[in-house]
Amino acid sequence: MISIEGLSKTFDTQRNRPYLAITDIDLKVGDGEFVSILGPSGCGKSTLLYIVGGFVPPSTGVILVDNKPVTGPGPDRGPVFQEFALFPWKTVLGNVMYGLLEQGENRKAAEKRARELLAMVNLTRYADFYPKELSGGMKQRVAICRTLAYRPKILLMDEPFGALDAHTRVRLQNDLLDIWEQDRKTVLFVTHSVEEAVFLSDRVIVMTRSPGRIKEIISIDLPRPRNRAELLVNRKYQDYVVDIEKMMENPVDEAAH
Ligand SMILES: Nc1ncnc2c1ncn2[C@@H]1O[C@H](COP(=O)(O)OP(=O)(O)OP(=O)(O)O)[C@@H](O)[C@H]1O
Repeated sequence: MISIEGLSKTFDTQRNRPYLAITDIDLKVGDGEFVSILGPSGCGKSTLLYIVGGFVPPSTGVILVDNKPVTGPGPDRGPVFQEFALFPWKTVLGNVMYGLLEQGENRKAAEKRARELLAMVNLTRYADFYPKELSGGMKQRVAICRTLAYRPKILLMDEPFGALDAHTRVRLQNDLLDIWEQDRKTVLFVTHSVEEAVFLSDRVIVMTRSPGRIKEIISIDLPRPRNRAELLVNRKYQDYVVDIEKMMENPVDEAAH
């Protein structure tokens, strides 16, 4: 579904010194695979996601989605980025319907789809609320629904639960897995949480400090559907978390930073 070869990104900085943010990235992500990206702050996780999304051009390398080169954003890749805030002047329902109406879907069908999605994340009674009337967790659920609404094949999620309290975060992780189990979209998910990455993913990618490279790719061989309470006492899950945390403690290329 996603094929990345020889990818690097150099940013022009204000001081006119080019900055190599990521380099030597080769990665293939299969159809329906859930892949998380972990790494130290500034290693280029978001940059990688933005390039796959078509929002930032790569400096070198080729990115193919469904065998077609990425030349810009498209409805096949749905971003859930923190800075893609909800439209404050639209209701919850209006926000979720937005992408569908943009794509020419008729209003009745768009509303039906939007209401189904809101029901799935228990926000039915907030359909007529405005974003400012919602908690952070609710807003994030609306943002996910807004992206899911137009049925992208790929979800690009950049720390979608990063700003939430621990309880809400666990809830949304469960919601996301429930949604994912239904139609198994391909997901690229950036997070700082090792536990979150192991809980959600088929594979976890650990990146090095800048310039960001792929340091390790770990296949998470845990049964699905996953249940958090069961996993927490699962030895294999615990081992994955401990092993990956160790990898994160020893980022190579430290001197280069
Ligand atoms: N538009 C830009 N211009 C110049 N430098 C940039 C730009 N975007 C990102 N960078 C730099 O590229 C590096 C990677 O940034 P990026 O946001 O991808 O890292 P990250 O791993 O997602 O970080 P975090 O975990 O803190 O969110 C950083 O050093 C950042 O300063």
